[in-house]
Amino acid sequence: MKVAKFGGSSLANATQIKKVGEIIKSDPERKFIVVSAPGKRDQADTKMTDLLIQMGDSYINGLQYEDDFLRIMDRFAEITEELNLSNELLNEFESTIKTVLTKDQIITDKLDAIKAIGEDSSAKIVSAYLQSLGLDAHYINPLDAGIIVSDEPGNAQILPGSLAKIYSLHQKDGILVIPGFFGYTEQGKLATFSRGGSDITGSIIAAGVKAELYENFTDVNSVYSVNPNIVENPKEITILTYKEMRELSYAGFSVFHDEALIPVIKEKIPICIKNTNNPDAQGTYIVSEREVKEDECVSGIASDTGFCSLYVSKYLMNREIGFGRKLLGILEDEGISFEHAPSGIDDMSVIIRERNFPPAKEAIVLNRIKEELHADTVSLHRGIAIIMVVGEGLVNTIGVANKAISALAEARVNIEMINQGSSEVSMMFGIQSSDIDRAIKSIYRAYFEKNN
Ligand SMILES: Nc1ncnc2c1ncn2[C@@H]1O[C@H](COP(=O)(O)OP(=O)(O)O)[C@@H](O)[C@H]1O
Ligand SMILES: N[C@@H](CC(=O)OP(=O)(O)O)C(=O)O
Repeated sequence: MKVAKFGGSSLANATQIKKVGEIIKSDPERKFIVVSAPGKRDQADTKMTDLLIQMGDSYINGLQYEDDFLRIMDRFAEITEELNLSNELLNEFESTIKTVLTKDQIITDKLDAIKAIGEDSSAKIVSAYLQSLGLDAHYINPLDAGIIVSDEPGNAQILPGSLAKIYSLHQKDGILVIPGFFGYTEQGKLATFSRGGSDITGSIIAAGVKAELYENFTDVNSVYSVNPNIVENPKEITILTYKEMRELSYAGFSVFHDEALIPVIKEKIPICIKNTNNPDAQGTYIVSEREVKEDECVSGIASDTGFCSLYVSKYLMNREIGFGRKLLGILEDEGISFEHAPSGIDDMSVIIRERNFPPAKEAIVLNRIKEELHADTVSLHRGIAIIMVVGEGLVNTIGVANKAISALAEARVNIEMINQGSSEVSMMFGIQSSDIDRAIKSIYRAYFEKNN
């Protein structure tokens, strides 16, 4: 039995939802269906989740929100009308939005409840549509499904005890359609995962019901070895390990949420990324182990912008017991999480996501490091991008780092930082964000196009 998750691109309009219906109908093993909110219909369009956030922000700030409300209702109406679904659904969505907007609750909880309306409505639409095709489909609320999460609005995490309750979904008959992206806290309050989090719901359900396969339907034939928006027609990847995918999605392969691997890893449930627009294409399998061919040391090259690098130097840092702990302790005190911390003999860089290091905290942190740690130099460099070269074969291949370094030199890109990941499946480079496309194209050529 399979869990099939359909992303926003697969639910963007009625035509897409009809394809989803065909896919579900074509395989009786597809019993657990997880859906996202309607995504973009074209490049210029706005995702339903973004519309909902926009409307919620306006309402909360006492601004005009009615236009967004109408846009949201129009999008739902367009879908339900084209699928010939009852008007009752639309009335239900309208009253849910009004109830959530006016409910007396703290702002972060209200925003989460607003965001979740996209997925919740989508699940009700898909379930009603499947019923209209004669299938025995049922909408299941995440609370009834047993998705119990931590109380972190917009960034919830599944609680370990949830999986046993989810297993009991097997007792329910028919096809179960579950909204992605949110769960409920132990106190019964709705909380969403981070953006793109319907992948996480799919993974939680797959782990909970011990599925034979977690199918993740999107709008590309496979995971490509590099972001297809940067390199045209990149090589398709047929198989990846969980470790490889985790590193690649962390570093920018937005096709699959990096936190969505954790639930399935323990149960060793394979994932298959497939295309709703071309379901016969083989897709990409993500598994616990795979055979590594001798000539294929690199599987993919991912990149992401929006990082900064905090550089600290102090003569004899290597001999000072507890220096690293104290430095990271200052960041902890200021509520700043860090991503990587490569270090030298007398210096250490801490790589932080810019969104986690607001400019207002910059002077405080830099002064504290100077004064409390008596550092010689402290500086912060914003606008950093990271490139992650990932592959299970990396650890046993001679000269693999050299290839990337030469490719960066060829593209005249300055390397700000190199970090050989402790996971042994990745190498990371820090460069200026403005150089990213040039750098990625050159590294891709070096590993995948040049005959060496
Ligand atoms: N390496 C990659 N391989 C495939 N797709 C990628 C990669 N990196 C980024 N993407 C992007 O991810 C998109 C699919 O993810 P997303 O938009 O979240 O889909 P969905 O709406 O199905 O959730 C693709 O259309 C593609 O632009
Ligand atoms: N709709 C949510 C959750 C999600 O997973 O969406 P998508 O499948 O379109 O990435 C978001 O936009 O964040």
